[in-house]
Amino acid sequence: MEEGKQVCEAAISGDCAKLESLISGGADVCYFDEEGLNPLMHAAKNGHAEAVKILLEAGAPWNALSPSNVSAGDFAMDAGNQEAFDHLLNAGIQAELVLGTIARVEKKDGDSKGDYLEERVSFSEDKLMDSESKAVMMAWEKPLMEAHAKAVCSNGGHILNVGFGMGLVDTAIQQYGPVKHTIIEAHPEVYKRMLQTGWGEKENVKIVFGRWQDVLSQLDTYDGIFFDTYGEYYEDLREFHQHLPTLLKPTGIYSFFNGLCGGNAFFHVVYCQLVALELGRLGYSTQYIPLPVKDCLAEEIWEGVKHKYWQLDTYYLPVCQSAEDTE
Ligand SMILES: C[S@@+](CC[C@H](N)C(=O)[O-])C[C@H]1O[C@@H](n2cnc3c(N)ncnc32)[C@H](O)[C@@H]1O
Repeated sequence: MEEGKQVCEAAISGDCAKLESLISGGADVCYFDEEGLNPLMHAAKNGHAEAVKILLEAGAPWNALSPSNVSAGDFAMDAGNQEAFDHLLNAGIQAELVLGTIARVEKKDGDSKGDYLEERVSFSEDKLMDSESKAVMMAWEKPLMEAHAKAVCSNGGHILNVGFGMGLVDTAIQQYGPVKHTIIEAHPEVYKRMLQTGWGEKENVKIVFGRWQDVLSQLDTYDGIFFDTYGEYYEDLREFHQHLPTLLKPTGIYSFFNGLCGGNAFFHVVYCQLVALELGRLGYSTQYIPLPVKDCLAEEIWEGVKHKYWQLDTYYLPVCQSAEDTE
């Protein structure tokens, strides 16, 4: 029998001695069988935590996907095997921490992704789309935006929102009557629409037009901050977080749109943990509030939308505050 197949069989049966001897003989741990599954997926699916550990240590990729987009972590979750799940989660977090470091080094060579801000956008009642028919914002998120607004407005005072989009979160923030409400928006057409719809005339609203990266010097300190931009990467969110100690008052509350890896349940868990870990290093504790969203997501809402950016049944709303304040 082919060596790759033997590794899969050892993973299925959880035969760790066999697995180790095959690995030390140079067998390929990245082998995919005819079902499109690799040894790590088989070990996770069959609940063999020790085999998962051995395979990860031998270099099996934590984030490989089956033909139906299922990862080893998803298999471990479905099998309810906490130990296997934890091995995969740790491997994912460690790998992404290292990859993030590499990406930051590469970014120094000048990676600016400004395309979206120069393209046309189109507005309709239920969505805001970019020029490639990807959704910038969709109306199904309204209940989520209302929940974010509630969280960041819970201390009242001065609220900052980064990214206006369809104005859903800002409309909800206004309902809490904040003393001041600052909105940063970078897209010229979205900004124009804000002015056309009267946002420039609201007494407690200050609009700052520009990329948040370019307008930091115009900002104040805030009791609540919400962040939801478009066309940016995890690295940009992470970079924004580095400014939180300057922007957020010590008792302030921060939240962000948590669309991280919204197409895969396990990758989403990895990124939720990663962001909480990185915020923790900045002195913030993060609590995730689960909100069921299955009922907001009828298949028809994605008609005409190129990328289905959210496919999970539960949304985890992050609420971050100074770790000292929560002790
Ligand atoms: C997903 S939408 C925000 C949706 C909003 N939360 C709502 O409730 O409707 C993202 C918005 O961020 C804006 N944006 C993108 N990059 C930005 C940046 N670097 N600085 C400020 N705004 C940005 C986009 O033009 C877009 O209007």
